[in-house]
Amino acid sequence: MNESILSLEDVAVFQQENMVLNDITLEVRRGEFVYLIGKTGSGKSSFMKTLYADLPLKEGKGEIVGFDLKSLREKDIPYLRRKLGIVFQDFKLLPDRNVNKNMEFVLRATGWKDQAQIDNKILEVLEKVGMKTKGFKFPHELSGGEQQRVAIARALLNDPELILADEPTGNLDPQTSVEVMKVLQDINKSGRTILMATHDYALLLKYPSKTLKCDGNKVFEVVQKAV
Ligand SMILES: Nc1ncnc2c1ncn2[C@@H]1O[C@H](COP(=O)(O)OP(=O)(O)OP(=O)(O)O)[C@@H](O)[C@H]1O
Repeated sequence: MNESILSLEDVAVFQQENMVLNDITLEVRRGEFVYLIGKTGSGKSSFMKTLYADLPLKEGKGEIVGFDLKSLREKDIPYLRRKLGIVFQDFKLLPDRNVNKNMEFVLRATGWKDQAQIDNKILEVLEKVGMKTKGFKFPHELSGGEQQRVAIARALLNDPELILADEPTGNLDPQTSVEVMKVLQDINKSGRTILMATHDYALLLKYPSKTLKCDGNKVFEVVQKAV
């Protein structure tokens, strides 16, 4: 349980030549659920993007799910992304195909070939998020909460070691946010590590967990006060 999944040492995060965050030293261990909070523009998305190599690591040392972010080459990025499940605020489902085909697209793109195995895997992940009966629906036929469940299911397809969720409840109403959060909590309880950027303080209070804060170009752990 003590194994490091993410470790950063003196990392700086840049958007082009502008430094957004610096001096980041932190560790996330297998099985943890970690929040990343901070005001709009404080750098949460830029931080996440650095972790999934959408932004290059220019300064400091970073290791994530066994990959060294500093020496990572362009051709290694798909292999890193396979070990990460990434969930976005705006779901990013393909609008021109149904849920099952959205899933199949990801599996085939990551090397799956056997149709029976593909079908089983899709059922398995949809079941985890309570969407097993909705595979034939197109994204536009689903509510926001359902679309986000599907996006979470998609993130689980390749059994990721770490799930990076960037404002996963940002487009959802409070009740739907709680439902999606319950799904993430269940996934975490089944042993998966989750790092979730959010500015939804109600969720933090309802589901307290280790919390990192982006503020003043720094990222530091904050202790939640009991309420
Ligand atoms: N593509 C970009 N090019 C240049 N600067 C950017 C880019 N994206 C973000 N920034 C800048 O980087 C800083 C951090 O933005 P970022 O999106 O990481 O913040 P955030 O905490 O995720 O905000 P939000 O909660 O609004 O998503 C901001 O000053 C922003 O203007």
